[in-house]
Amino acid sequence: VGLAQMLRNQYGPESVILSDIKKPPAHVYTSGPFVYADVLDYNHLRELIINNRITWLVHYSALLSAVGEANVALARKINITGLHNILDLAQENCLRLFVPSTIGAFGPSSPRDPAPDLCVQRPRTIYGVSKVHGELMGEYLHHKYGLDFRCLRYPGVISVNTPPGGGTTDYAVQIFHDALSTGHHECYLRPDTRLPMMHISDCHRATVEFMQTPECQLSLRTYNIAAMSFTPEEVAQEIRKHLPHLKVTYNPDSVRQTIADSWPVRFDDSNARRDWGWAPAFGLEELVKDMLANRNHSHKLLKTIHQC
Ligand SMILES: NC(=O)C1=CN([C@@H]2O[C@H](COP(=O)(O)OP(=O)(O)OC[C@H]3O[C@@H](n4cnc5c(N)ncnc54)[C@H](O)[C@@H]3O)[C@@H](O)[C@H]2O)C=CC1
Ligand SMILES: CC(=O)[C@H](N)C(=O)O
Repeated sequence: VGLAQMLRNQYGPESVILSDIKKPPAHVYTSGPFVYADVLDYNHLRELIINNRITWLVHYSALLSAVGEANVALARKINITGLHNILDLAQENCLRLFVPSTIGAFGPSSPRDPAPDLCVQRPRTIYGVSKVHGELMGEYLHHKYGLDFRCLRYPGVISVNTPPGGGTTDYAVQIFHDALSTGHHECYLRPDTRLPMMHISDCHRATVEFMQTPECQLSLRTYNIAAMSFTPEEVAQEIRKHLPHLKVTYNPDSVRQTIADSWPVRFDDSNARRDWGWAPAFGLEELVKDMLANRNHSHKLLKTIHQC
């Protein structure tokens, strides 16, 4: 939604169509075109592309790491079969295609500190396997048929407005909501689990800047992007500078802890910085200030709406 907003500001509100299989909240529905689209329904996707003369496709639908492990068959369907539909349609209709990948595309045998763009990738989740598959398929179609495929490996993305979607990095969103509501967060990771993270506005800006980069500047089709890396204990300490009474207890969940322990602790994004000028705006301090200010604002707004 935030990315669509950014693109609509640049290209006009009618130029960007949002889609999902879930009913959108009112503010999304009224902010610009929205259509139902299931990535598993090839013919309907084709109809939408042709009827709307689509030129760019941004493909976000996926089951994330933790929820994917809980439902491997569905993750395979959405993350792999759905992706194949998108790749075929992009090729058929000469679309420019963006598909995000993730820190989850690496595994325990990858270098972890930092993980470079090109190295061993043997993830141990269906989510990671599907994302490596996407990176490779997109790059293959680019080299063989000239498909303008572009992919960024996102760190854990942190946003006030988007509820956690079943990932391993979800705690880093939930802790802000808990800090401002009950003042207590129970973390499913160990306090010293370090993972790469990014504020959502940096993530959106990176995506737009990367999509707009002339092809001749790109030495890769899949880039790591980084902003910060922190542990649960470090983000809690930073939040306590504003909310000293925050209490965090730790109750590691074996599935998510094992996943986190297999992921990079830091990303090397030097190629993105060199090729298309990537630079994050948010470090941990700025992220915490912004999350608390915006969470407080949206909380108050919600309370007012409920009172009305
Ligand atoms: N949130 C994060 O921290 C990170 C996200 N990413 C990538 O960004 C993308 C978006 O992630 P999130 O927004 O966090 O995930 P999310 O779980 O919040 O959203 C996924 C969306 O896919 C939709 N979807 C599910 N099945 C579908 C189907 N059959 N057809 C069409 N849509 C369907 C869901 O309704 C949902 O709106 C994913 O590809 C993910 O791998 C990558 C790294 C980090
Ligand atoms: C880092 C991701 O890709 C996602 N947030 C997850 O934890 O699965």
